[in-house]
Amino acid sequence: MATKKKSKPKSRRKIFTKPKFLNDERARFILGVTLSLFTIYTCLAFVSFFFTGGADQSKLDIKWLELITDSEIRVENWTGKTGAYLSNLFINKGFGIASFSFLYVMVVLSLRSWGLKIQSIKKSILYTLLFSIWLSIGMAFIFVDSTSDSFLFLGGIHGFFISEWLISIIGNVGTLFLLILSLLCLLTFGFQNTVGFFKGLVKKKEKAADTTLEDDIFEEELDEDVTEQSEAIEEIEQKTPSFESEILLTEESENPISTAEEPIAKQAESEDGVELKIETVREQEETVPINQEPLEDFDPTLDLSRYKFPTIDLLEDHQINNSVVSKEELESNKNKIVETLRHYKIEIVQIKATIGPTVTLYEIVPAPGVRISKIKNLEDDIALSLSALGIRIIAPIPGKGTIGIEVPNRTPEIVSMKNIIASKKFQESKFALPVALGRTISNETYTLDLTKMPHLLVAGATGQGKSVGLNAIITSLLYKKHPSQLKFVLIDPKKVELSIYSTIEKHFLAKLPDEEEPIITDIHKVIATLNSLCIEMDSRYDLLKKAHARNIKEYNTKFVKRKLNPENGHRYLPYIVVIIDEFADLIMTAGKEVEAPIARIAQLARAIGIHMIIATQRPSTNIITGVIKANFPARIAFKVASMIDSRTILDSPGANQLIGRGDMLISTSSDLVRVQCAFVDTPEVEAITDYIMEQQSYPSALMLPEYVGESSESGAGEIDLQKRDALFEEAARLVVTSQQGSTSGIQRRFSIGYNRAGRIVDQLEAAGIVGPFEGSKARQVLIQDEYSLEQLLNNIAN
Ligand SMILES: Nc1ncnc2c1ncn2[C@@H]1O[C@H](COP(=O)(O)OP(=O)(O)OP(=O)(O)O)[C@@H](O)[C@H]1O
Repeated sequence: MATKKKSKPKSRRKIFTKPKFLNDERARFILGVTLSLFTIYTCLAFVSFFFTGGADQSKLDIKWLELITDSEIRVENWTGKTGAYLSNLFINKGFGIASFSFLYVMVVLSLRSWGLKIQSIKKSILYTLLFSIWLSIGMAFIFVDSTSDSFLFLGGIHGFFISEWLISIIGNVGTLFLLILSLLCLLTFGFQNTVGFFKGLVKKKEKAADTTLEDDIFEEELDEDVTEQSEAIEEIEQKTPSFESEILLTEESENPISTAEEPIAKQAESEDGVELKIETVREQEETVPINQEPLEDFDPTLDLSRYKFPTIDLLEDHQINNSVVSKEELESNKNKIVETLRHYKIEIVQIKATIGPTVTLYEIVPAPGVRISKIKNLEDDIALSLSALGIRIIAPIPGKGTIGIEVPNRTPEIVSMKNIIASKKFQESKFALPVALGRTISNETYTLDLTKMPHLLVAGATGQGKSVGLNAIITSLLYKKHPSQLKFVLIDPKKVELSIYSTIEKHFLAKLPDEEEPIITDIHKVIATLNSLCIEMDSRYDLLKKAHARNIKEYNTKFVKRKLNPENGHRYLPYIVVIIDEFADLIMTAGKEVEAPIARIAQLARAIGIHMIIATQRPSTNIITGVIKANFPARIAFKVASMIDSRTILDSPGANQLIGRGDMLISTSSDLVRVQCAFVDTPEVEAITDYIMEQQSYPSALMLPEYVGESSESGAGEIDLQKRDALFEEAARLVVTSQQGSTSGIQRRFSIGYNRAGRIVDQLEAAGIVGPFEGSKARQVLIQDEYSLEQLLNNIAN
C-alpha cells in the first residue's frame, strides 16, 4: 500500500528532478569548482581561437579522438587540442561569436552550485539559446562579405546557412526586418520593461521637442530652479529618512534637468522661490510611478520561487468506510431520552438530532416552566438510562436556550484530513496561521488561527489522539505556508513522534547554529533553544520598535513594501511555531529552567510571531502549573482519565467523558467546542514531507541566535582578565550607565556576534561588574556608578 501511495506523486513531478547527490553540500561544492574551472577554460579557448584559429584550422577537421591521439599534430590554441577543437566546433561550425553567450549559462550553473541564484536555469538556457541563434544569423547576415576570405565565421556555419536561406526567400530587406522584429520579440519577452523603455524614449523625444522652443527664454531661470530644487531635495532628504525616499532621490538626482524642465520652470516666471519649493515636493511625489521599478515589492518567496505546495492527493480518504448513523439508532436514543425525562416529570416540546462524526447531539426544548437546572441535575440519571459511555449534557447550549445531550454514535466516523484540507473553509481561509483541526458536531470544518490563540496547550491520556492532533496542526500549516513564511522549532524528548519531520529541515525548521539534529531531544539543548528563542524575541521586538510597527504583520508589510532598509538590520520575519511534544518530561527534569523561558515567550511573543504548542500526556497540576495555564488560554483536551485532569486542562469537566480516538474539546476564551479531530496517518505525513524534501531548499535550517548561557556560568571562574576583549571597557561603561547586564544588549549596542558578547559578559562577571548568570533574566549589575567603575578599570589595567 505504501508503495502505491508514494508512486502517485512521483509520476506527477517534473521530469528534471534535482539529482539526489546534489543534496550533499560537499558534492555541490565540487561541482561548483568543476563548472567554474571549465567555464574559464572554455572562455580562454574561445578567446585564443581568434588569434590561433587560422593556424589551427587545417588540423581540426578530424574527430576529437583522432586529434588527441595523434601525437604528430600540434595546435597553437592556448588550451591545447581539446580547446581548439571545442572553439572550432562552437564558433566556426556552430554559432560564431554568439557562442560566448553559452558561457553565461555556465556561469549561472556554477553560481547556482555555490548557492547563488542570478536567474532561473531554465530561463537562462532558453534565452541564451534564442539569443545565440539570433546573433549568429545577424552576424552572418551583416558580415557575410567581410569574413569570406577569413578562417573565422562570425555567425558560424549555422548563421551562414540560415541567413543565406532567408535571403533567398525574403531578400536582404526582408531578412533585415525579420532580424529587427525577432530582436524586439526577444527583448520584449526577455525583459519586463522593454515596452516601458520604448514608451519612455518616445515621451522624452516629445518633451524635448516641446521644451526646445522655451529653452532660450528660460535658460537663466532654469539654472536657479535647478539649484533651488536640489536644495529642496536635500531638505526633504533630511526630513524623510525612509528607505523609499532614499532610492527615489538617488534616481532623481541622476537627471535633475529633466525634472526642472517641467512645469516648475513655467511657474518660476510668475512666482517667487517659496512656491518653487512646494512644486518640487509635488514633482517628487509624482515621479514615484516612473521610478517604481526598483521599488517593486519584496517577495519573500523568491528564493524558493518554484516551491510547490503539497498537493491534496498526498492525503488519503479514510472516510470511504464510514457508516452512517441509522434512523433506527436515532429513534431508539430519542425514545430513551424522552422516557427518562418523563420519568422525572419533565415534558419536552421538541427534540432535534444533529448527527456529528462521533456523537449525535439531541437538542431538547423543554415545556414552558421546566427549569433548566432541574435537567442539569439529572445528568447522571440520563447518562445511566442511555447506558452509553461518553455522554455529555450541555445545559443550556450557550446562546440557544436549549439543552444538548451528546450521545456517541454506535460506529464513529473517521474524519479525513484530506476532506478538511480540501474544504472551502480552509482553502479560502485568510488566517495568518490557519490550522484545520477537524469537524464539529454539526459537521462544520473547524479551523482556527494560531496567531489569535496565540499559543496552544494540548493534553490527553495516552493513545487518545494527541500525536494525530499535532500532525493535523503541522500538516494544515504545511499546506498553506511557504517555507519563507513559517519555521517550526520541534522539541521531542520522546524522540519518536516528530522525527518524521526531520527531512524538511532545510525548508521549514529552525534550530541552534551548531546543532546537528533537526529535532531537539536533549534537555540541555531544549533549554538553550528556548533561551535562544527569547533572544530572537528580544531582537524582533527591537526591529519592530525601529520600524514603528505594532506587530509582525505590520512589520512584514512595511518590509515587503521596501520601507525598511535591510542594511539597518531589517529582515523579513517568518512566523515561528514551537512544538513541544511531551512537555511533562521536560518540566520533570528541568523544572523552572524550561518553565521560565516558556512563560516568557508565551507572555510576550504574540506580537512578534512566535507561537507555542505544548502537548502532554500527564495533565496534572505539577506539570500544567499556574504559570503555564495563565499563559495558554487556548487549550485542547483529548480524552483524559479523570474529571480532575479535565478541570486541570479546561477548568471544567467534560474531557473525561470523551470517547477517545480523536474526540476532543477545544477551549478558546469562553467557548468550549467538541470537535472530532481530523485523522492523518503517518504514511500520509511521510508523503507530504517527501514531496517537500524533494524540492529545492534553503542551504540550511533557519539559524536561531546563539545562546551561551550555561558556558558563561562555568567559564567565568577561568577568565583571564589580562586578555580582555577590546570592547571590554566600553561594554563595562555601557552596563554601568544603563544598569543592565544583558548579553543581547551588548551584542546589539556594539553590533557583534552573540558569542563575543557572551565572552565580554563573562569577563565583566570575572571583574565583578555584573553578577552570575540567572537563567533568562538579565544579570545583576554590581557597580552602581561610573566613578567606582573607573577605579575598578584602573585597578584591572594595573
Ligand atoms: N482523529 C482520529 N481519528 C481516528 N482515529 C484516531 C484519531 N486520532 C487517533 N486515532 C487512533 O488512535 C491511535 C492513537 O493515537 P495517537 O498516537 O495520536 O495517540 P497519542 O495520544 O499521541 O498517544 P501517546 O501519547 O501514547 O503517543 C491512532 O493510532 C489511531 O488509530
